[in-house]
Amino acid sequence: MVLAAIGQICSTASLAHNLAQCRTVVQKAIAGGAKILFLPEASDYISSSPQESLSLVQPVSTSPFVLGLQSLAAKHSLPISVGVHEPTSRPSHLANTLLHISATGAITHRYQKLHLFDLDLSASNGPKMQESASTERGNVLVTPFDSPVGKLGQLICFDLRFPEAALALRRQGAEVLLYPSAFTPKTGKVHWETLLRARAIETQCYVVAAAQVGWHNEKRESWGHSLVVDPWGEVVAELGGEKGEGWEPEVAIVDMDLEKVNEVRRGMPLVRRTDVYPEV
Ligand SMILES: O=C(O)CNC(=O)[C@H](CS)NC(=O)CCC(=O)C(=O)O
Repeated sequence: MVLAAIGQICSTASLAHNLAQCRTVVQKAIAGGAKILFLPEASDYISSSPQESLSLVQPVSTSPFVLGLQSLAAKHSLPISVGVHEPTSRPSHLANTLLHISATGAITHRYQKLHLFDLDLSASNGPKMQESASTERGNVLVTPFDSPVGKLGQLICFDLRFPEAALALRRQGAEVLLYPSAFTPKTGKVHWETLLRARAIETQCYVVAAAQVGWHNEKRESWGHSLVVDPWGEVVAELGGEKGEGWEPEVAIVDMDLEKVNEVRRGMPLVRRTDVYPEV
């Protein structure tokens, strides 16, 4: 059994403020004995427009946010998974990336979000978002890799709605699926927990979903409710959905037990009928 931490923050357009929130989370994670930390999607910043997002983007090699996290990881020998933005070859588009920073502070893995979130619920007074207008989608899954809590499979937020991606990572050896997120309250209220638990149950993996919470600016709010689900589908850690009076960046510490993954897989073998339907 190994202790892991999930951190819940509320990123704004200030990289310095967001790094300060992450520093609080790292301190709480270390105090809780965590051996790895999972942070949300877009931890570096959440802005109020695509133009503002494009104006804030920096290469990871010079981003004070990423450099700051790398030095925190090295200082505490703490691997950190964190969602950030990166520039692409097109000035009009950025990448929505999940970085894995090792215990020595090196960036060892980098996944670019495959599925982009375009939503228009304005007809029913709901949110409207077009991630694809300013974000370039990735084209590859990253092969699951070792960590103190098992082999990590990297995905991001809206990818959660595509079970094929989760199953493909499971087939490549994932034991833990990551869904760092910034879900909308409207979709989060009904879909978030159900989708996360379904992905855990059908892949027999731990699911770790560190999330953004609260109002980022006057236009944008996130659902929060960061979750860890065990491979049997039970919620084993959960954070809040509100930024109440005196709110601070939050952490949940959770025991992750790889033996539970093996036990669930042994107890209920999910033998696929790929002679009948295609293998994903
Ligand atoms: O905007 C940024 O800077 C970072 N990107 C995000 O927050 C993305 C795109 S707007 N959010 C989601 O994918 C939420 C998905 C969701 O809420 C759902 O699937 O229901």
